[in-house]
Amino acid sequence: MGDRKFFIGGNWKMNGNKKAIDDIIAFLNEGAAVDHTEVVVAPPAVYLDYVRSRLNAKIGVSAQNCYKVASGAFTGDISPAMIKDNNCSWVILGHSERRHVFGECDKLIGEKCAFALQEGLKIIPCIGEKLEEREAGKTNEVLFRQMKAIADNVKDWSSVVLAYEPVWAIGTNKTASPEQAQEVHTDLRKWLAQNVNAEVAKNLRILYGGSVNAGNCKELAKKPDIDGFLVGGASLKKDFITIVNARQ
Ligand SMILES: O=C(CO)COP(=O)(O)O
Repeated sequence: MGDRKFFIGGNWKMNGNKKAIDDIIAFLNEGAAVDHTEVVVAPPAVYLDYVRSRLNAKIGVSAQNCYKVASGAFTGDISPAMIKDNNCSWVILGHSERRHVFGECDKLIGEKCAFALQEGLKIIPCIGEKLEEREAGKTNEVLFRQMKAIADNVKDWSSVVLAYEPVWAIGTNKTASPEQAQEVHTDLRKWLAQNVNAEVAKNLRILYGGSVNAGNCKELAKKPDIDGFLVGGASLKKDFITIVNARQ
């Protein structure tokens, strides 16, 4: 807890159209432009400008992904400079769906982190174990491997918010219990203390993601090492405002 400002990210994934987004913007502008919590939403790339130009300036806007170079023959991708050109300052990197649907590896995600930071974006790198890895007792081994690939590419940790999203909890209605999430977050801070430094271990915000909703957010938010959430499905609904207010 301490000085780490609570942070709520809304990852819209590949959802929405202008009409649906208008409704989301209306409830965000009314209820999410708060001082007690940092709020950032991540629309699909084609809507970054649409959302940024309509949303209250207190609410941040993030891309869901970007590539590791400035420009060129990379059909279908976007660069950090393009995100900034749309007045957005955040990017999610290494989301579980990028890793497991699109086959992104630790090395690529690390390179993306380095380049996005170099270009002046703030990043939300994501890590998480699969169910079979947890059941095989490999949770920390997997998470620490993913963490190292990210940490080796970060110089300025003040531009980083880490998201722990167990793959088995994403879009499944199976949330990690507050105790399970707290345990992982504590282990991640220990890893950061040993492999980066004590300052980063203390100050880095670590979000939990995976089936967070209006009903379970308050219990999760009570845990001292959970500094907020990365919310998928529930970020498209008015319930998101309850999540924004999970810890005041
Ligand atoms: O992947 C997530 C956020 O990035 C979590 O998604 P859900 O909240 O839909 O489980």
